[in-house]
Amino acid sequence: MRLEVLTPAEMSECDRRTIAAGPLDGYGLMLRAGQAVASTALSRYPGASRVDVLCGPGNNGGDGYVVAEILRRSGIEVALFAEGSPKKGTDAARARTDCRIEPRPLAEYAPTKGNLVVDAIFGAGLDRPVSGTVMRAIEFTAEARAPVLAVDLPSGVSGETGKILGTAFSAELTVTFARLKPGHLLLPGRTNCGEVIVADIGIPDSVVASVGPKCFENRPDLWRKTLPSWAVDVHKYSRGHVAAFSGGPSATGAVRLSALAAARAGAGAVTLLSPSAALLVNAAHLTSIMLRRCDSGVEALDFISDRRVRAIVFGPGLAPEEPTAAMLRELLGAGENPAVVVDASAITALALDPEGFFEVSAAYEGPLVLTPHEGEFARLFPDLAAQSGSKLERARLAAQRASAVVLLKGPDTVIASPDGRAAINFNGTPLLATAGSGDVLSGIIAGLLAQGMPAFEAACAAAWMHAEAARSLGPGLIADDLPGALPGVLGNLEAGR
Ligand SMILES: NC(=O)C1=CN([C@@H]2O[C@H](COP(=O)(O)OP(=O)(O)OC[C@H]3O[C@@H](n4cnc5c(N)ncnc54)[C@H](O)[C@@H]3O)[C@@H](O)[C@H]2O)[C@@H](O)CC1
Ligand SMILES: [K+]
Repeated sequence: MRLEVLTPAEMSECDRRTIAAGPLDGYGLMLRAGQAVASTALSRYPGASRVDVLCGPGNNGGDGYVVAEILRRSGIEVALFAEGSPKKGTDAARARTDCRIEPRPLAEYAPTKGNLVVDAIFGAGLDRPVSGTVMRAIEFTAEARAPVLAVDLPSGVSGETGKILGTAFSAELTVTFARLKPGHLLLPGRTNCGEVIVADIGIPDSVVASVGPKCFENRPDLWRKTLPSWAVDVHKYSRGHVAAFSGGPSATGAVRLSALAAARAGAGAVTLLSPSAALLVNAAHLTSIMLRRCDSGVEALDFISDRRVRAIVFGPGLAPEEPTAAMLRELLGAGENPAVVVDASAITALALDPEGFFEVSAAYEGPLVLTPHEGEFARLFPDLAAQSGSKLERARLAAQRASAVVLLKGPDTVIASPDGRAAINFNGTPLLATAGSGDVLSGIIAGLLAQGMPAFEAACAAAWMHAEAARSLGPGLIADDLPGALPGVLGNLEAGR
């Protein structure tokens, strides 16, 4: 499976290198792109006898002229509307010349009920908010509820960021070329794209690889090879021991969800480290999860080194205050180097002195994963949260600054590694918008880390499994149900190896 996600700049570099290597020239690529869109229109809208094709001034418009001509030859009634003319000598100008339909100005476009609309106004070259005639065309189309098939991207969606520049078509279907772009996966653009089809237009995999893309779709093929394998001679400690830090007596539920999820994700043993005051309440709720009194960093460190703890969950239910941040700095500075997942209130606590934490995390030699939602992210990285870049960009910058894998949660979760790799999750579901689901996610990550999975892959795999678990349960799920759904998800992954 081709998992690379290409920025518009990387995509145009792929086009350039493909053309340079031959035999396809730019017009050859454009013909293939137009053919892919036209055949999708014919196969997916077999009843469409009339099609409005809207063309912009660049190569996206060029694709549109190719589509219009193919549909005309297929016996379909095509009305062609153009915004501006392609520059002389360009591939788009050639496509326009080769199209036998005379275009009318876009200002004359009014959608007719029942017509399919092919949006070829702007694609990868969108570089400012849409306005004027294009904006009106988008609004008319939405009012008429005409089905839209977008070429490459719905006009108005930034391929780089997924942001809407001005306004954008809401497509039923988008046909893009070679690989997905961030705008197909990141919100809100993802919603405007509808179903996305990736068409092969003759760009070799070797060319894509030569451009060195570092962003990927988060699918099992990205991390399947690094999943823990359970050897015959496995015993509970070789499957890894997780320690999860409990909050006080009135804040213990969150970490129990993490602990259960870590166990379900395959950790051989999970111990809850509980302050004395919360020991009884935790004891009353635990069965397979072990319990240990722990009132200080020193006691925690003794336990971690004695029991060969490989991964820690630190955050759910803890107080968002300086002692929490201080304990984490103590754990990271002690030289034990277990994998650490920092979540929830611990992230808020670290925001009291971000620089102090970044100094410690830069020196830390173990795997480190931060799992903020947007609110926690804005507390720890206020300048990054305020900048205009994409969610992908923000997560990447944060990962570099924190010297940690950053999993930035949301319906379009992004996972970024300090080495520059990133993945965008696509299987998120609104079912996960329920209290405690984040605690389960941090537990799954820790469970995988304890079994030796590398941090970036463990975070990617956990985000994917978490969503699959929710999907397998369906509406009505609560976070408590998620750990119990993991065996089914793991079983399917195991079957796919
Ligand atoms: N050889 C290639 O590079 C190929 C490109 N392909 C197509 O080419 C597209 C990219 O082509 P281009 O780079 O020409 O870019 P576009 O065709 O997306 O748009 C560029 C043009 O739109 C103008 N523009 C951008 N935003 C605007 C706004 N808000 N309001 C008004 N004008 C605006 C720009 O000034 C420029 O003239 C892809 O999306 C894809 O559809 C395909 O044909 C495959 C091959
Ligand atoms: K388009």
